Amino acid sequence: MEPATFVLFGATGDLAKRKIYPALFQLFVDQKLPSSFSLIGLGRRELSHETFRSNVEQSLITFSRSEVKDADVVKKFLRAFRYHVLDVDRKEDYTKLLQVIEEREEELNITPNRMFYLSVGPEFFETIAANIHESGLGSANGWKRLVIEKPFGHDLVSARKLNHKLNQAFDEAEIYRIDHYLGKPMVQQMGQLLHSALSEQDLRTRDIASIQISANETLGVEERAGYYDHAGAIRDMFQNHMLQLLMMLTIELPNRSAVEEVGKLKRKVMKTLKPLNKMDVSHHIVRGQYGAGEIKGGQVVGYTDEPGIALESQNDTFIAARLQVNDPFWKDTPIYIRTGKRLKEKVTRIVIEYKSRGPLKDLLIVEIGPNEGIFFQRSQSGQERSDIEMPVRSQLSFTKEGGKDAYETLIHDALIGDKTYFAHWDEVELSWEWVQPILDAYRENLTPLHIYPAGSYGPHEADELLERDGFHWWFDFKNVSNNDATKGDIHTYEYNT
Ligand SMILES: NC(=O)C1=CN([C@@H]2O[C@H](COP(=O)(O)OP(=O)(O)OC[C@H]3O[C@@H](n4cnc5c(N)ncnc54)[C@H](OP(=O)(O)O)[C@@H]3O)[C@@H](O)[C@H]2O)C=CC1
Ligand SMILES: O=C1O[C@H](COP(=O)(O)O)[C@@H](O)[C@H](O)[C@H]1O
Repeated sequence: MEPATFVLFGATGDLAKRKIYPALFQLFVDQKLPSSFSLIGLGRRELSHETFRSNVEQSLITFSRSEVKDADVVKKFLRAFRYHVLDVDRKEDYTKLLQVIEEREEELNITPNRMFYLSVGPEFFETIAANIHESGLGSANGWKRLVIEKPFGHDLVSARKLNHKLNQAFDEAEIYRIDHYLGKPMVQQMGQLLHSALSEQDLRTRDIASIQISANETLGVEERAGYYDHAGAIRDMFQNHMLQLLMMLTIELPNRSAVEEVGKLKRKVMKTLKPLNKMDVSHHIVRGQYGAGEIKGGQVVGYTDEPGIALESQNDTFIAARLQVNDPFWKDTPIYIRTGKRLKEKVTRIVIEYKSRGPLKDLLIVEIGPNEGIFFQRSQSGQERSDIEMPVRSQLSFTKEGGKDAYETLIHDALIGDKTYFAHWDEVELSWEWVQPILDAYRENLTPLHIYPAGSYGPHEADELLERDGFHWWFDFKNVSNNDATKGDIHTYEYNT
């Protein structure tokens, strides 16, 4: 792998501690970092290199998935780490940063390949990109890459503006927009797994009745009121992660593609997604906000009683949507998506329901997290289920990457210059275009806000959305306690002989 300098804006922040350092450490342990690698951490607070390294070590102890036992390994890893004080608005700090980077590159005798990772608030993205450009940090004789965290804009107009600004400093080919759902092992392997699980002929002849994509969370707003109360479920999860899941799923059936075609096919999906009109939004979208309730046996407050949230906040913490992809294969298959906070269980899951004449339904279930796997199940319609054995068709090894954190994969991909699992601007723009009428309808209060109790599966209007079409959400354990909800999860016939 080519040598590289990892320039981390926001090195003292939460994401760096919880995700970036543990991911880099795991890559180091797995020998997947460049042999000449240097990391310069940036932030406003004054820290010595030593204190910075010891903070990073602490974050490994707390968050790393590899046991941090071997002190020598950690020491070797931390040798690459330096800290530099930088305020994103102070141009002179970038000039000093350039000096620091050049000295390190010279010391290590490495090509000036520089990866700028923006783990800071989105309000800084434009300024940082412009300052990188103006200071000459981005004009060395090696590659440069910009890794950018979400959120990418607040709506269609702001996303376009941000992109335009970034393009003054970086080409599209140099911009890596992180969507951590694209780094999840099951999402990356989805096409391959479905390919192994079913032949195209099967898919066509068995006919898919509907698709459900759920990303249910038990967590509430936590300490992120300032961000979340302006984002809501629609910007925090739906516009990015949920639509990316939809794209990743539908490009593979039946048009399985070579990796380089992924972006092209994803754009095609977004272009064939039937647009919504803001006056129509309430027929296709259910907007919810959690009230007080019970999670894992404990009482929790409602959203507007959370610290930092205004009592009159109309922000959405739940969204359910009915979508339609207008291409010949999918046009008759409704696709339902829902995501929300303070729901009964933590699960990200796709359920593909086949058409059938009797009460028994064939389902193909893709568990994305926290469990991973792909399953067949024959179930009774309604909540009762009887599992039957299904034929095994081919060998699968879908636990290969099990447990791997998305950040490990994505940081590694960025270091080797593989953009397959990053969001391309066209996809981001098309997603905002599709979502914009919903944002407008919310703003103009054209869509009611339904309060649901914490610990439920969201407002009952989300059930009605499916019932209208003769479906129901699979695996909602309405009559069991929170604690039993995950126990009640089905695990039928694993597909990996
Ligand atoms: N935390 C998470 O789980 C997730 C975060 N994200 C995104 O990642 C990004 C970072 O989030 P997170 O780590 O939680 O944020 P934090 O608030 O924890 O950290 C922000 C970082 O930015 C630095 N910073 C703030 N202001 C300045 C400034 N003027 N100049 C230089 N550095 C500054 C802070 O350092 P200092 O105070 O030393 O200046 C700190 O290191 C955001 O875009 C967020 O949306 C995305 C997904 C999940
Ligand atoms: O990006 C985000 O994702 C998490 C959920 O991620 P998961 O990997 O645990 O499913 C969500 O909690 C957070 O609000 C959002 O910003």
